[in-house]
Formats: sequence, structure tokens, C-alpha cells
Amino acid sequence: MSGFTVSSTVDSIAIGNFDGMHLGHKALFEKLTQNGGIVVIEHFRATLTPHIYRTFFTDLPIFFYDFEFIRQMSPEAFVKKLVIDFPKLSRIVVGDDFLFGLNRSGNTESLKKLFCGEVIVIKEVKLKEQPIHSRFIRKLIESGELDRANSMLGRVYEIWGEVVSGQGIGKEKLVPTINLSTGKFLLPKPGVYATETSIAGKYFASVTFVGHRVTTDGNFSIETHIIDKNLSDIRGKVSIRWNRYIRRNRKFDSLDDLKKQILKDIEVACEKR
Ligand SMILES: Cc1cc2nc3c(=O)[nH]c(=O)nc-3n(C[C@H](O)[C@H](O)[C@H](O)COP(=O)(O)O)c2cc1C
Ligand SMILES: Nc1ncnc2c1ncn2[C@@H]1O[C@H](COP(=O)(O)OP(=O)(O)OP(=O)(O)O)[C@@H](O)[C@H]1O
Repeated sequence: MSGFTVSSTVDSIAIGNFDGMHLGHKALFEKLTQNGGIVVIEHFRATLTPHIYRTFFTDLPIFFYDFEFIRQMSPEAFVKKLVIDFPKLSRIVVGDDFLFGLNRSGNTESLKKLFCGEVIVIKEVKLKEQPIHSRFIRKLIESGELDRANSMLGRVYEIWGEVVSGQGIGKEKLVPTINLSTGKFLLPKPGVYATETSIAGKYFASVTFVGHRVTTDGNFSIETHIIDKNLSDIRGKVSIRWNRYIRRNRKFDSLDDLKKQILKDIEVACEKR
């Protein structure tokens, strides 16, 4: 971003990386004015809400700053930039662990000294004594603890992907599945999950497998079966909401055995919703 005005209307901003747009982040957004905006310091490592997906979880405008550029600025230069980019800026909202500028040398105290307007510092938001942070939510997802991750997110964890072609075995011998390629999104640990799948904006109850298809070709796949619906020729973008872990990935002796298990998974998914 250059030194030109980025927004001539925004008068309050929340600053951070905001991967996940979780309950801690939302506490900051609640302190913004009607003309508020979110400044994302983007380091391109976000995996819960990579890049533009953050916009799906807020109505506020989001402004992206490249971390590589910002990290070279002194705290003074960074605050100066904010004031140039947002000439109406009168309020900045951050969490109490917020650090910024060269070598992370700026903190909430220096921000208060350098910025002429109001600085609101939010106390760390917790859930049952557990601090809420993107890094902890990632760990929970990676270990299949979707219940806790979803509670910290304040929503069900959702990822988006492009439909890709599979082996063609599912439809013929097991159950039909949509195979997905999901790019940067963090995947839950391998196994089977009770999920909801969105196709063209409509959510369907589903059961999703993630992992290596050890029973068939051994390849890694993300496959979702829409329960009680016969949908054909699904293309383009599809999203999955991960409600609950059902079981681990297993190698079955035959496709018949795998099919029996998948039918049980569907029952469990319906019960666990
Ligand atoms: C609910 C569900 C559970 C699954 N569980 C396993 C499993 O435990 N082990 C495994 O190797 N494959 C599992 N799979 C993946 C199947 O092996 C895969 O759907 C099958 O190989 C067909 O692949 P295709 O869609 O590419 O044709 C599961 C698939 C679904 C939909
Ligand atoms: N639990 C929380 N309570 C209050 N403020 C928070 C909380 N988590 C993050 N913030 C604030 O939100 C902004 C964005 O922070 P950041 O993107 O680093 O989130 P994070 O969840 O702490 O991520 P990570 O775990 O990757 O450090 C910062 O101003 C930060 O201080």
C-alpha cells in the first residue's frame, strides 16, 4: 500500500492478522464505530480464513497490509502511515498482546503515545479459562477437537474447495462423494466427520472423509457424501462445515466392509448433528 488515502470515511480500525475471525477478534470489532474497518496485517500463512475468506465473517470493510512491508517500519512510521491512509481515524482497537513495527518493538503503550486519538485495548478473551487464539484453534482442529474449536470460533469451522474428479469407485460400489481440493485451508486430522456441505449457497447434511484412501488407491482425498440426496454433476466451489469427529481412517478388507462402515457413519452423523 502507498501513502495515499486508503479510506476517507473509516474513522476506527482494529488491527491484527485475524486468521479465524474468532470470538477474541469479534470482541475488538464490537468496539468499532459505524464507519469502522479492519486492518489485516497479512503474512500469507493464515489457514483458518486465508486471505479474502476473512471477509466472509464480517460486514466491515477489510484493508490488507503486507506484513513484509510493515515489519520494516518503526512504530512511529507505522502509526504515521495509518493516519495518512485513514485521515478520519480517531480510534484504534487492539488486544492487550498487540505488538507492531520493526522487531515487534511497538506495544499497546507505545501505540497510545504515538496515536493522537483513542486507543481501546481489549483484555484477552477466554472460553472457560482457556485463552482464545488462532494458534490454539489450529491445534484443536489438527487434533480433531472440532467441538472446542467451534466454540472458540463462535461458529462451525468452514473451508472452501474446488470439486475435482475421484476414482469413480464411490458412486459405483460405495456411496457417491464429492472430491475436493482445498488449497491453503487447514484440514482436521484424518478420519470421518459429521459435516454440512454447501452447494450453490445451500447447506446439506453430509459425512466427510479426510485422509489417505488406504482401502483403495492410497491417495490423499477429501470426500464428502451428501446424506439422503441424489445430487449429480456438482462442479465449481463447495464448502464444508466440520461439526464433529466420528472415527479414525481405517483399512478395510473389502469394499463391502467399507460400505457397511460408511452406512454406519451416516447414521452416526445424523445422530450427532
Ligand atoms: C463416510 C466415508 C468414510 C470413509 N472411510 C474410509 C476409511 O475408513 N478408509 C478408507 O480407506 N477410505 C475411506 N473412505 C474413502 C473411500 O475409500 C473412497 O470414497 C473410495 O475409495 C471412493 O473414492 P472415489 O470417490 O475417488 O471414487 C471413506 C469415504 C466416505 C465417504
Ligand atoms: N483472545 C483475544 N482477546 C482479545 N484480543 C485478542 C485475542 N486474540 C487476538 N486478539 C487481538 O486481535 C488482534 C489480532 O490478533 P492476531 O491476529 O494475532 O490473533 P491471535 O488469535 O492472537 O493469533 P495467533 O494465535 O496466531 O497469534 C490483535 O490486536 C490481538 O491483540
